[in-house]
Parts: sequence; C-alpha cells; structure tokens
Amino acid sequence: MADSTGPEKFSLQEVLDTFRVCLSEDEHVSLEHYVAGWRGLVKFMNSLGNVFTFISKDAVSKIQILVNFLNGENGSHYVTIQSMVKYELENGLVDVSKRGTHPESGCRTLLRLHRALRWLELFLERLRISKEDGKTSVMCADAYNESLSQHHPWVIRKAAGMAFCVLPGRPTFFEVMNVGSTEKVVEMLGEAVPMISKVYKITEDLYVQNNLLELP
Ligand SMILES: CCCCCCCC/C=C\CCCCCCCC(=O)N[C@@H](COP(=O)(O)O)[C@H](O)/C=C/CCCCCCCCCCCCC
Repeated sequence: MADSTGPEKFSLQEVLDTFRVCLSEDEHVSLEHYVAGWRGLVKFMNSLGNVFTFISKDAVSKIQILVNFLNGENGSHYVTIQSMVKYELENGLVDVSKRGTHPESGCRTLLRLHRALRWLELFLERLRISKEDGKTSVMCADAYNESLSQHHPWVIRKAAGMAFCVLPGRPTFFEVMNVGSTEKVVEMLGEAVPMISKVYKITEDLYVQNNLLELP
C-alpha cells in the first residue's frame, strides 16, 4: 500500500467538510466543491495501491472534464450542478440519446460520478454498521452490485470484482481515514453518510426532472 501519511494524505473529515459546503441553503450543489469532494476520495483510492489505478484514472479524467468546464470561458454557467444542467440543455450541449457532437458534456460526465456516489453512500453505510470482523471486500462488492454495476459492461464488472478482493481490511481502512479511534470513525461516518445521501438525492431529483438519467 502507498504511504497514507504524506502531504497527499486522505482525511475523511476533509471530504465530509467538502460535501457539506457543496450544498447551499437553497439546495444548490456547488460543482467546484462536488469535484473537490471527489478529489479527496481519489486520494484515498491512490493510497490503496496500483491495483486500483484503472478506477482512479477514470474518476480523475471525469473530474478533469468538469474542472475544464469550470475554468473555461463559460465557467459562470458551471457554478452549480443546477446551472450546468440548465445551460447545457438550453444550448443543446448534451447528447441525449446517442453519442454525437457532445460526447463529454458536463451533464453526462457528472452522471457517471453521481452513480458512483450512490455506490459510495451504500458502501460507507455498510462500513459504519459493520462489526470488527466485517470484510470490506464483501461490503464494497455488495454496494457495487446494488448500484454502479448495473451501468457497467461485463469486463468492467469482472475487473472491479477482482480489485475488491484485494481491498485492505476494515482496520486499515479506518486507519487511512485519519480520524482516530474506531468509535470516532463510526461517528464521522454517521455524519458523512446523510450528507452524501442528500447531495445524491438532490442531484438524482434534478436528473429525473430533466430526463437525464440514461445519458449515453
Ligand atoms: C471514506 C473513504 C472510503 C471510501 C473511499 C472510496 C474512494 C473512492 C474513490 C473513487 C471511486 C471511484 C469512482 C469511479 C467512477 C466510475 C465512473 C464510471 O462508472 N465510469 C465508467 C463509465 O464511464 P464511461 O465509459 O461511460 O465514460 C467507466 O467505464 C469505468 C471505468 C473504471 C471502473 C470503475 C469501477 C468502479 C468501482 C467502484 C468502486 C471503487 C472501489 C474502491 C474501494 C475503495
């Protein structure tokens, strides 16, 4: 496993804070902070070793697409997920039924991370209620099968399944979170899961309203 104590070390508290500031009072989701939350999670993934590189690479490339929109000339339309959806739909910037002139729209790219966020929510909840001898590989696979796997072809499902088998155990997971005692980790997961759920639900509702859940 890579070093998880260096300058790039993961902190669950940091990720939790990022997802917290992601949401405004009127329930708009800040794209900048959403992306920052994912960056924090990728740090965690990178500390688990090379076997997870194919997963983190995909997440990083999707993060980068969104960052490019944020920093681009139309960045002001990408401040929140809501404004991004409105802007891209109103300007015909989304391939809705098949991939064409806008294969990497913000809406489509964010949808991939959004589906992964559901996996994360299910996984963290399993981790939160797990017993000392709980197997992270099983928790991770169960969460994946219940969510993200439905959107992946056979070959990705197989590769993900193999990666789950080499996940470190629960004690190492908890240690890498850099929170402190097991009790503290569980307590923080108790805060993180509802926060992530809320961001997920708001995004899901927005995508349902705009018929965007099946973007190619
Ligand atoms: C609090 C700490 C504990 C949890 C930390 C979790 C850290 C998670 C960090 C990153 C998660 C990876 C997110 C992956 C995004 C996948 C998006 C996706 O579905 N992409 C596929 C479709 O994209 P397009 O082809 O349509 O552009 C793409 O085909 C996927 C390729 C890579 C494989 C994705 C496997 C996903 C497995 C998710 C479980 C990760 C397990 C990590 C365990 C810590």
